[in-house]
Amino acid sequence: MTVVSAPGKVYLFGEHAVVYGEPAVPCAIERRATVTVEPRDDSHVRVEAQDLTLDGFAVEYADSPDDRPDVDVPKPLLDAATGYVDAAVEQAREAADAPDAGFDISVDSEIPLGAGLGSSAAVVVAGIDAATRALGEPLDRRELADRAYRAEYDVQDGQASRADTFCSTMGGAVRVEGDDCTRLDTPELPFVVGFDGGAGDTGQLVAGVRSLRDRYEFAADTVEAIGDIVREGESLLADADPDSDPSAELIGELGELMDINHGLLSALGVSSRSLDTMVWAAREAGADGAKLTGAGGGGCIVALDATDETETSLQYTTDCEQAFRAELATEGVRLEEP
Ligand SMILES: Nc1ncnc2c1ncn2[C@@H]1O[C@H](COP(=O)(O)OP(=O)(O)O)[C@@H](O)[C@H]1O
Ligand SMILES: C[C@@](O)(CCOP(=O)(O)O)CC(=O)O
Ligand SMILES: [Mg+2]
Repeated sequence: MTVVSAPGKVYLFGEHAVVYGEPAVPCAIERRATVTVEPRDDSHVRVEAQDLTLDGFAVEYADSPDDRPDVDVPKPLLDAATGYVDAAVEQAREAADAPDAGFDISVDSEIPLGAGLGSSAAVVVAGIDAATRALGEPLDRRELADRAYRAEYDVQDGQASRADTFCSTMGGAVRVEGDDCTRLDTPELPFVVGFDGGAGDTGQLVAGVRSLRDRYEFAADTVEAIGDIVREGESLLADADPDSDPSAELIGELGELMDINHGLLSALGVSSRSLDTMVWAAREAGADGAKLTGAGGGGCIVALDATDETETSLQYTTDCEQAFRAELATEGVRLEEP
């Protein structure tokens, strides 16, 4: 039995624009997806995903035709739900040169699904790592990140960046621009997350931004302006001492950039009423800045606040189901067992 975990993430800046080659800075957070893999004697794959519900039931499925999940949902919905684990299995088989390898897989995650905290990337990274280790062919981290990216790219119909998967693999704060991925040395930032209990479909939201960008030059300019925010933000981070608490001035300046970043994401149509409500609740509570994180449409916001005010205020905000402080996960993918 091989058990591997990988962290979720928040975007300090740059989601969506990173799909078109602008830079982004995602930061891994201490909420993990854990994948357990046991190789089988036959070539079947059985998946038990207790956090993934369809038609009100936790998903348990196998790939043999007479053993599909016994849930009454349309096939596209089922494919969307099981796609990331299936893609991880395909990448592991290819990497280990074992096209007929079968597995029993179980997924256990602390990361809400489809909420912008990178649950898909964490599941794919941990899944590929666990499956290749179980086959005796462990991958180095660069190859793991690359294969996890290819899995997301396939499931999201060719619309994915390397940001989530690289961040989940390496941990910490990272910078991604096209194929160029690096780890950043940053001070610990006081992230607070608000979750509305909902979800957005990453593939659909990315397709919506792509369509706006294709049709309107000003939407393409908006994507570029998000890139400018990231460049501005990373120069602030580069000047900060990674080993000390960040100064109030730095948090204030990063927060201002986060506020502008949220406005531009909103202009591109990926915010929602509840995300906006949580963003404003955070700002009114004294957060230095707040923005949606990830694909949007519903799910999570991230705010910067060194005090408890934002977390407390979000807990009393009707549109917010859960609020918590998110520590930076300095460790990325991690072997838990054996
Ligand atoms: N615990 C889990 N078990 C099985 N699949 C999961 C789990 N968490 C995430 N996934 C997969 O990831 C998808 C959500 O990914 P996505 O829409 O990119 O949102 P995000 O990455 O922001 O959470 C789910 O539909 C499912 O396919
Ligand atoms: C919108 C995007 O930039 C981030 C998506 O993040 P998430 O899957 O919503 O956590 C897409 C991508 O980078 O692949
Ligand atoms: Mg995702």
